[in-house]
Amino acid sequence: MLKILSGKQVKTLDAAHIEFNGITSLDLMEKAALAFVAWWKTIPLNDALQIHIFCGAGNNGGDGFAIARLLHQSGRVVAVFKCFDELAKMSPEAFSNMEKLPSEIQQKVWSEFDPDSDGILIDAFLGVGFSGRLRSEAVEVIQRINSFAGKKVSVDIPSGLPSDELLDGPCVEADYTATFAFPKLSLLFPEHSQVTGEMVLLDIGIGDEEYSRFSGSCFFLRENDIAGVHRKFHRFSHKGDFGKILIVAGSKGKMGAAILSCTAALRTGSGLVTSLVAEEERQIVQISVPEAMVTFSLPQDLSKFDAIAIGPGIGVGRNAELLATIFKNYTNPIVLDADAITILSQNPELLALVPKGSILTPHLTEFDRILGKTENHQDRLAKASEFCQKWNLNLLIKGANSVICLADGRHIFNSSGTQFMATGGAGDVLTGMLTSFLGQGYSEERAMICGVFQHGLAGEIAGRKKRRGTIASDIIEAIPDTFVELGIS
Ligand SMILES: NC(=O)C1=CN([C@@H]2O[C@H](COP(=O)(O)OP(=O)(O)OC[C@H]3O[C@@H](n4cnc5c(N)ncnc54)[C@H](OP(=O)(O)O)[C@@H]3O)[C@@H](O)[C@H]2O)[C@H](O)CC1
Ligand SMILES: [K+]
Repeated sequence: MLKILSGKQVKTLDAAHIEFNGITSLDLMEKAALAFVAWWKTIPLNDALQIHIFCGAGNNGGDGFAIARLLHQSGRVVAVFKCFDELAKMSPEAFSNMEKLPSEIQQKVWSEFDPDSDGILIDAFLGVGFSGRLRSEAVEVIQRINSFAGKKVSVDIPSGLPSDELLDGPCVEADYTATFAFPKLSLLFPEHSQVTGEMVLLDIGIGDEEYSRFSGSCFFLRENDIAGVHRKFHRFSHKGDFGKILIVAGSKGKMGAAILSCTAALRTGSGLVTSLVAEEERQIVQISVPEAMVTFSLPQDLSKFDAIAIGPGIGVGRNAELLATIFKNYTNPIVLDADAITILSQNPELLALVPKGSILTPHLTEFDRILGKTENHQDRLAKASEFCQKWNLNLLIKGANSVICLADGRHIFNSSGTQFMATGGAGDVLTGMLTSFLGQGYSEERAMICGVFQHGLAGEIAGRKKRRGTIASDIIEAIPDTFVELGIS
């Protein structure tokens, strides 16, 4: 899995990569620029438009000069705007790439840029080398960039955004950020979504193993991480191997939560799904999900279930007792979602009873409810680590780039998903998927990795056709396609 390094570690990573592969830093910059231009050709930006490239004096600017040359070579109309006044301040790579600019590319200074121009702007002013408070001229450059009405694409990181910290000052407000090698941590903070726009990760040939010598507890989960995590089943596998699970979900008026969780678990591969619901609500489940069994009271022997989930749509009323009973009579990890999380926050004495290794799946509001109000994502992740270690539990913080927080302090950021998944019931689907994988014998970590990634991928598949019309049932329908896309039997 790809490790997320700090901005300061980038130089050491580059140096090691360059030495190991016998290439120069200029070669690596060329790879970055080539990757950027290859991606550029895939995005829906009008080819005929003028491209304005703002270049700083460091290697981010160097990327910009190289990109200018390559875009010019592929027939685009390019102008470069230099954001520095002394050549002496330039990095050798930036200088070298500036020297390589063909004479047809106009070279101007940033103050000559007319923000009312047509076209597209590429921001290669400041990258991960930015630190401290922006100097006053840099603030003016950023203001000029932001006053441009057209689309803005940031190279590596929006200029002014610190790579690992919260934004505390002006910053380029990008429509796209194309980041190299690994996503900079700050690109994954929800509070920065307004400045990062759509984030894409561009491969510049640094292998995952080259990150191993660096310390770090943050990881980025991608498609190629999934297949190796799955269990293999064979032709003699029977439904018992695929797990018997119990889902405690739904209440009067919220039975959809039970139906969505149970159907998602079945579509994820569960052998036998039992739904615990109030007797008067049973028909709705039996008619909507005939493959699921229904029980009206908590079975005496819970150990016959390979996994249990509790929470979606159960209501907070008297369910604290139910939670306590399950915790006392079941030793395997449980998936706790939605109302179960609220109940825990109202009855904190129950936390000590939750089976070790259980998975709590709060969205941001539920997170604050159970762990206390958080100011920002940095604060949230720190609190999450403390909580997971203290109680020996796992948290899956839901949102764009959902984060898996493990008791050993690791944070795994998910890369799959789309804004079209912001729809009622999507969380119930995730609960069903996580419980299904636990029931199929996956460790909590593996269940969360496969569950969160495939949930996001199912949302992407559904969203390709249905866009903002995507509903939770569409995500469920797409779960089997995720196995097909990932080549998993
Ligand atoms: N592996 C990779 O990811 C690769 C990344 N590349 C690109 O390189 C940059 C990092 O380049 P670096 O030269 O280290 O730094 P930057 O260009 O990001 O920034 C240096 C310039 O920023 C100025 N600066 C710094 N702090 C401030 C501030 N507070 N106010 C104003 N200006 C500031 C600094 O000016 P100085 O006068 O202080 O020197 C520099 O001009 C990375 O982001 C990628 O884009 C490689 O191309 C390939 C591999
Ligand atoms: K930039």
